[in-house]
Amino acid sequence: MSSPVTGRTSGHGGTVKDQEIAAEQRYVDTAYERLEEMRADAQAMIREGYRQSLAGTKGSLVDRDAMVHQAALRAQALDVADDGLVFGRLDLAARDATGGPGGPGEPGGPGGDEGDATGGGDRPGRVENGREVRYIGRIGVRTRDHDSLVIDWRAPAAEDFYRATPEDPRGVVRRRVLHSRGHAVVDLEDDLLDPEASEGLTVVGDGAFIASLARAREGAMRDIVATIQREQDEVIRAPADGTVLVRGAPGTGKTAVALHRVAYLLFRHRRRFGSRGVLVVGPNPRFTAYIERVLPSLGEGSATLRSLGDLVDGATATAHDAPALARLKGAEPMAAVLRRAVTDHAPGAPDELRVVFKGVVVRLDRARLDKVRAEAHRRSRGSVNAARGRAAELLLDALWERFADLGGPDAPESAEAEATGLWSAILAADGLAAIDEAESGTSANGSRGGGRPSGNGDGTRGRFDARVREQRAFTDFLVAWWPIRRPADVLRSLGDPDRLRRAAGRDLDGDAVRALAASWARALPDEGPPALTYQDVALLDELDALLGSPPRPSRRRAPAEGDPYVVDGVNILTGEEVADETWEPEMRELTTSIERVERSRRVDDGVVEERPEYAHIVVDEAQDLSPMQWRMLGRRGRQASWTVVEDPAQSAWEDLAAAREAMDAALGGDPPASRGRSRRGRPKRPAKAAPRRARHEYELTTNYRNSTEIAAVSARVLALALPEARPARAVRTSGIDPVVRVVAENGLAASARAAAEELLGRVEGTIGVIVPLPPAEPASESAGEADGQTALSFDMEPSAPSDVEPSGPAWTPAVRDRLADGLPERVQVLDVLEAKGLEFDAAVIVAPETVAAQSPRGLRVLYVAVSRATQHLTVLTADPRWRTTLLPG
Ligand SMILES: Nc1ncnc2c1ncn2[C@@H]1O[C@H](COP(=O)(O)OP(=O)(O)OP(=O)(O)O)[C@@H](O)[C@H]1O
Repeated sequence: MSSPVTGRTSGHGGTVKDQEIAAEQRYVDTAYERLEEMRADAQAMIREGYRQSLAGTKGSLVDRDAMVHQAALRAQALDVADDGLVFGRLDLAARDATGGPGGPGEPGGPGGDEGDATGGGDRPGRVENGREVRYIGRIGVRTRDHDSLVIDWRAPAAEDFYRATPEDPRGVVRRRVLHSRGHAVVDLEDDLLDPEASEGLTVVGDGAFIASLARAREGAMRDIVATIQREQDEVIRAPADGTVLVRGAPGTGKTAVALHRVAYLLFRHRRRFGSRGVLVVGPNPRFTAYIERVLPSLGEGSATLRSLGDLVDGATATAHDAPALARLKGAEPMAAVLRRAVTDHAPGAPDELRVVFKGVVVRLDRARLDKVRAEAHRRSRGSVNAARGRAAELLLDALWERFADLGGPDAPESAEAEATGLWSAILAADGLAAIDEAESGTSANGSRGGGRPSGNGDGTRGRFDARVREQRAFTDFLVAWWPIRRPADVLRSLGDPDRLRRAAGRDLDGDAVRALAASWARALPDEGPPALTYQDVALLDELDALLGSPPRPSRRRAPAEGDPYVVDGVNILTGEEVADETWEPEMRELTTSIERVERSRRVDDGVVEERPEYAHIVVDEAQDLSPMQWRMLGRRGRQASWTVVEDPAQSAWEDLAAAREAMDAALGGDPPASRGRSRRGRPKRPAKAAPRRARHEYELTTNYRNSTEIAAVSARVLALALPEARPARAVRTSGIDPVVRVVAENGLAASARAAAEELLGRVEGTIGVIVPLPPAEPASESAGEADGQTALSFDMEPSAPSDVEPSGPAWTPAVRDRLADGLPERVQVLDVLEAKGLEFDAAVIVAPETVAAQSPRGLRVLYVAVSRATQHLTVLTADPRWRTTLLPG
C-alpha cells in the first residue's frame, strides 16, 4: 500500500486524521442503527413464527419452522457482524458516480445460485462530491428503502476493494481501511490508487496494515477480511467448480485464504454448498482448534472442521507413527494388503461344515471352504459384510456337489427321517441346542432368491437347500464363518504376524510385516482402549469401505413366511430386524452365544454408520497426506469440488510422487476403493472413471507471519532442505534478531524451560516450545532399516552439520509435560509435527540437530518449525555448528 499523508493539524482542532475518523464514525453509527433495526425485525419474525404455530394447523407449523429457521439464521449473521461491521471504503472515479448499471463492480446481492439480502443491495453506493462511495463490511446492510449502506465483502461490488492496485486501479481512486474496536472507529489507513483523479480527497495513514501484522497472537487465528491482499482475493473468489490448488511458503496466508474461500462459497452458492456441506480438513486437533473461530467470525458456522485423526466416526488418532512406519502404513500398496485381509478366513471361523440330508452327512473341509469363500468374494460386487447371502448360496452349491459326489441324490426318501435323529446327535455333540422340529418342518420352499435355477430340476435340489438352510448347524456356521466384521476387528487381527503375512502377499517384506504387526498389536489390544495413529485412521476408513455395512432395512417388515434365516426376529444374513408375529420369548433359549454376540455388536457397530459425502472439501497442509489418507478423503468427495492448499517444501511425506497420484485420483472422483489391481500392481483405473475436473492453480508469494529477521533464518533452512525452492517475501521488520544458543546436551530441556520463562516477560501473546518427535518404537526402526533407510541418517548438504548423533533427552510426552508444568496457558510445548500450521509470537526450537536427523525429511520438518514465530525466535542446540548454519556471518 502507498505511504499517504498523515497526522497534519487541520486548524479546527485535532488532526486531519481525527476529522476523517469522526466523519467515518458518523457513517458507521448510521450503519449500526440500521443493523439494530434489522435485528429487531429478525426477532419480530421469530415471534411471528411462534405466533403462527398457535393457529395449530399442520401447514402453519411447517411455515413456522421455515420462518423461525430463516429468521434465526439472519439474527445470527447480524450478531456476528456486530464487531467491526464496516471495515472498508472505496471512492470511485467520477465517471462511475452515475451509479448506473454497468459501472465497474456494480453492487449487487450475492450472485451464483442464491439470493440473499445480506449481499449489500442492488443499488450502487452513495454519491459524495461527485464520486461514488462504497462501504464494505462483514455483511450487507440496506436502508428501509433498499439503498445500500454497506456491501458484503463477498459480493461482486466488493471485489475492487481487494483487487485494485495503483497499476490497475479498476476505477478506484482511494481505498480506505477502517480499524475499529467494537463500534468505534479507531484508525484509518488510505491507499491512493489514482492520484490524477484524487482532487478534494484526503489521504491519511501510517502503515497500520503492516503494524497490524505484528499484533500479539492470542492462540486462535483471526479473520483477515479487512486486509485480504489481491493475490489472496483471487484465490478466495476462484471458480467454484473443480479444484483450486494453492501453493505458498509458510505464512503466506494459505490457511486464512482457504477459510475465507469457504465463507465466500457458502455466500455465493449457499444452496449448493450449504445443503450438501463443506468439510475443512487440517492436520491435527490442535490445528482445528486454532482455526475454528475464523468461519464463525465471518458468520459461517455450517462447515465441518475435522482433523485427519478424527475423520472416521468412532476412531481418534492419538499419535503419529515414526516416519518409517508411517511410510509403510500410508503407501498405496496397503490398500491391496487390506483387501486381502478382509477376504481371508476370519479369526475364529470354523474349519469345517457338516450338515445332514437324507441320512447322508455332508462335509466341507477347510480347503473346500476356502474355495467357496474366494468365489463369494470374487462374485460379490458390494461390500464384504453385505455378501453373506451370496456366501450362503455358494455354500449350498458346494454342499450339493458333495452330496452328489457321495451318491446322495440316489438315497431313498425314507432316509430323511433317519437324518433327523442323526442330526440331533450332531448338534448335541457340538453343544448346540436342537432346533424346533415343528418349526423346521414347515418351510420346504426350496427355491432360492435371485431367480437361480433350483438344482437338477426334479425338486430334490430345492428340498436339499430348504432342509439345509433350516439346520442350525448351517446357520450357526454361516454366522461364525462369514461374520459381520468391523474395521477395528480386522486391523486388530493383523496384529498377528502370520495373518498379516498372508495378507501382505508380495507388497510387504518380512521386516515390514513384523513392524506393522507389532504396531497393531500395541494399538489395538484385546482389552482396553485403542491407541491409534493418524495413518491407522485412514486404514480403518479403507477397511470400512471394503467391509461396508450389511444391507440395512429400510423399514421393519414381516418375515417371508418360514424364512429359515430369520432367527429371533433377526435376519442373520442381513442383520435386519423383522417383526415376527410368531416370535415367543422362550425362543431366546435357542439363541446361540454366537448370535448373541453378533446381535450385541450390531447395536453399536461402527460399520452401519453412513459415511458422509460433501459438496466441497478444503484440505490444508495437503503436502503431508499419504496416499491412503487421500483415498480416505476421496471417498468423502466423489462429487465434490476442492480447495487444496499446500507447501511441498514443508512436506514430511517422502514419496511425494505417489501421494500426487493418489491426490489426482481423489480429486478426479475415481472411486478410491477400486477393486483389483493391474498386473503391474498399480490400481486399475475403472473404465468409467469420472472425467478429470478443471484445476486452477495459484501461488501466494508474501509472508505475513514472520519478521524479515526470522524469515532469513527459515530461508537458510530452506536452502538446505530444498535448494531449488524460493522463500516468500517477508514484509515486516521487527528489529529483533533471532537467537541461537549452544547448550549442553543434557541441559536442553532445562534451557528450553528457561527460554520460555524469559520470553513470557517479552511477549504478550503465545509462546511455542517446539521439541523433536518422541523416539520411534523399536519395531518400527527395524522396519526402516530393513528398507535401506536408517531412521537416523539421511543425505544433507555438506554445509549442514549432518554427522552428529541426535542429542538430548528422549522427547516423550512425559518430558514435554514436565517442561510445561506450571507455565501459563499461553506457553505450549509441542512436537514438530503438532506445530504444523500454527503460529506463535515467540518460538523456542529445541535440538534442531535431532529434528533434522529424525527422518529422511527432517530438514523440511525443521523448516516448518523455524517458520512459526512472528516476533522472537530462539534456537537451542547442543551442536555449535548449528549457530553458523542458522545465522549469517
Ligand atoms: N492479508 C492479510 N492480512 C493480515 N494478516 C494476514 C493476511 N494474510 C495472512 N495473514 C496472517 O498471516 C499469518 C499466516 O497465515 P496462515 O497461517 O494462513 O499462513 P499459511 O500460508 O497457512 O502458513 P503455513 O504454511 O505455515 O501453515 C496469520 O496470522 C494470518 O492471519
